[in-house]
Amino acid sequence: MHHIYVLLGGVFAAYFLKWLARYISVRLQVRGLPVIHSAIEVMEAGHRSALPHIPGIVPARKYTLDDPWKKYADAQSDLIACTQATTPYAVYLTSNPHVALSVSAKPAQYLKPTSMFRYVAIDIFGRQIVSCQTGAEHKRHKSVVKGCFNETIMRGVWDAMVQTQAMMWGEVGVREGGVWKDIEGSTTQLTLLVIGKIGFGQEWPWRIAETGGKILPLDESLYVVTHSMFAQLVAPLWLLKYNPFASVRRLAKAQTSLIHHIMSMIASRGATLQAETNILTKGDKIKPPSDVLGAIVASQMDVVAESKLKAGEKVQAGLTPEEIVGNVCMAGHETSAHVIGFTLAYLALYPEHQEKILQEVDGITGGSLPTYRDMPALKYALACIHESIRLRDIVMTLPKLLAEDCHLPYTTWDASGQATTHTRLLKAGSHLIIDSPACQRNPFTWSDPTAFRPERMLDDSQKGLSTGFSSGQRACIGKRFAEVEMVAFITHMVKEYKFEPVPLEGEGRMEMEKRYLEGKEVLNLTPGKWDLKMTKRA
Ligand code: HEM
Repeated sequence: MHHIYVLLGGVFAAYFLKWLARYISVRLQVRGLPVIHSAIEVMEAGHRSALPHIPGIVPARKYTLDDPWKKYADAQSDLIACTQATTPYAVYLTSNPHVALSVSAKPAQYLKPTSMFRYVAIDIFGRQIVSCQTGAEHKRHKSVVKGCFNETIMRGVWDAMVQTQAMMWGEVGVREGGVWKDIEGSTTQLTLLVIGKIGFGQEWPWRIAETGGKILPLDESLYVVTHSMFAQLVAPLWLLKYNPFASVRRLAKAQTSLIHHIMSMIASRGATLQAETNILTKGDKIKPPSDVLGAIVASQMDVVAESKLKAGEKVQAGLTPEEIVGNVCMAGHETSAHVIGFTLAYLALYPEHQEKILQEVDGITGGSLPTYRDMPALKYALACIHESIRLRDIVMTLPKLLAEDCHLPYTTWDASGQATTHTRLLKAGSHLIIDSPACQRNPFTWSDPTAFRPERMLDDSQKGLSTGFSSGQRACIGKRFAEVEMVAFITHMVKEYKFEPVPLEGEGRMEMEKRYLEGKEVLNLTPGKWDLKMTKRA
């Protein structure tokens, strides 16, 4: 018995010494930079704003969402290091948009840290483009996924948004004006129904019915899964499935139903497209599918056919059915909903921009409602959206893993603002996090950084420094999808209504502004609860 204790003690001591050696090495690596020490991985978004502040152990106040630039202003440096006792590597945070651009342009040097919880967790539906590693795996996913961001889909996104928005005004009771409540809830429902139409070619009612049965319908399963995303990502399926609570077991049923529906849709769309291809006469092309699921299946068939032509029958190309499910399930709708929410907050607080959007729309359409054809000319509306993303960046952190040692440029400044540039050696295996919200408020890049000034986003050189959709090979592939969806929504809303914030009793302007603009961190930055007073335009 005594020997077992000695053995266990020896194993524990060896483990502890190994950890200590790594931790000391990390502390030595970050010497000379401003450093945030913490016990746990506080830089991982999603939970940090909910943590209590315990200096040196959980320095939660360093991650304030209200003023993402503050920690850099305090440190007088746009590069900060973090040591985390739970992770045996140094973590660096950059808030320099120029550095962010050059890092994103070197995907082989700055890989995706795919072992981070956030990427492992989202593979529950199947391996997919967001979580896969840069290089061959990412290329394989992208070759298929890019096929569903074509012009037919974009036109469909615009039309689906306009139709669903028209239905929404009736459902939320403001068709003729009034107070629109729960903006976050209704915009999330709106973008979910757009995914129903454009993602799967299905029309769903505003209120999705709750049914029983072994398999939930597609709309209900997608609704339940997206409304319980955090639980779906953190809890294993068996835990949800064999749970004493019926409401939790329903989450498991929704997950398995969703996968079941998408798998069978992939099989049937594949068979239909194959049958159409078989009867084509030489030189003809099949009509491109107008839903994302059809487009991804068609794209998969194209990629497989092309690689067979090049490399023969045996080559494995494109995605497996499980990977297609993974990619389809991660098609984000909440991101666009949250950006719409923050844009509405800014436009309500600064109504002069509503009038500018209206003038732009009328100047283009001569007074009628805009259509997808007008999208390239609706520059001011898009600028308002990009400026909202700059100020309320929803994705928040863009983590990279260093494949090799690298010299990273950074800037420090003195009390008078006099800046000096340096380079710093970062070791292979370290993490570099592009702190996107801080990049977007860096005063060396943006003049009057906290002001809502959409005009600056009309200048391509300024807009190009925004990190909200990331850049380079791993940039957001759904950027145009989201832009079309959001511009369609904002321009139609401004054309039909004037809207203003609704203050709480006794609330001053500053408090109200804070309430409308502050967000909470739930997977991505989510707007709070507030209402809008809607007045129908004559
Ligand atoms: C306003 C809304 C959106 C914003 C601000 C946004 C932002 C981003 C950002 C910052 C990334 C890089 C993430 C990283 O490096 O970890 C990203 C990646 C991605 N986004 Fe978006 N996104 C939005 C909407 C969408 C939509 C609507 C879709 C799909 C329909 C989409 C699909 C993707 C995909 C597939 C990737 C991974 C690309 C790759 O790794 O190659 N996004 N997005």
